[in-house]
Amino acid sequence: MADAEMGDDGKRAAKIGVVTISDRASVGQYEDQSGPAIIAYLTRILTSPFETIKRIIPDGFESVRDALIDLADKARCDLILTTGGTGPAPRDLTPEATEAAASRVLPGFGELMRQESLKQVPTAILSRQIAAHRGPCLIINLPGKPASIETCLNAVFPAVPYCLDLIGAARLETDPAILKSFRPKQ
Ligand SMILES: Nc1ncnc2c1ncn2[C@@H]1O[C@H](COP(=O)(O)OP(=O)(O)OP(=O)(O)O)[C@@H](O)[C@H]1O
Ligand SMILES: Nc1nc2c(c(=O)[nH]1)N[C@H]1C(S)=C(S)[C@@H](COP(=O)(O)O)O[C@H]1N2
Repeated sequence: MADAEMGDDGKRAAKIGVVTISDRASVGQYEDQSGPAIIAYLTRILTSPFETIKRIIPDGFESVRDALIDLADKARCDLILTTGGTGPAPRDLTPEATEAAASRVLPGFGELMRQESLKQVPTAILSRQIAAHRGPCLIINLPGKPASIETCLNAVFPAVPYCLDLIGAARLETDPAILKSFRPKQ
């Protein structure tokens, strides 16, 4: 393995794909705030080495499915976080595209993220966000609204490092003072 792929402690740096899915952000009609919010969140909570691979793409089934497959198989991402395209509007097809790219769906993630989001906005029920894995890559959908990023990631991230262990992805460590991750078997 090349040195550039290793952290200071010799462990493999995790590769994390951050995919903003928005017709308007992808053509510069508004500035993407959700992708940067995801990266700021990861920078805050992770103590293990990681690098991010960023994409901003339009809504749609094929555009999203192909980006996910590319990030999982070619870029070898351990984790992909998407934002946007999870609602019921005609072009919101992120969950379908995620399922098409997936080996298996992990239904608990979507259930918990909606539950936590509902404590903040009644329209959280409109998000069809899911999580799934494609081989050794975990994919998690987040809504498009920048404010939803922290709510959803706080809800599910405690289980993410152990999920990555189980699917054979890179090891993630979080700062326990900010977010405690849980590994049943130490
Ligand atoms: N990546 C983003 N960065 C900043 N704001 C966003 C982003 N995604 C969504 N929003 C905000 O949340 C609102 C609702 O999100 P939603 O995904 O429904 O937008 P949308 O109108 O479908 O976006 P688009 O037409 O660009 O695909 C948007 O109007 C925008 O204000
Ligand atoms: N935490 C949180 N979840 C949320 C929201 C929000 O503002 N905060 N917005 C909701 C709304 S209004 C919609 S339409 C759906 C889908 O948004 P998306 O199509 O941008 O993914 O997410 C929902 N989930």
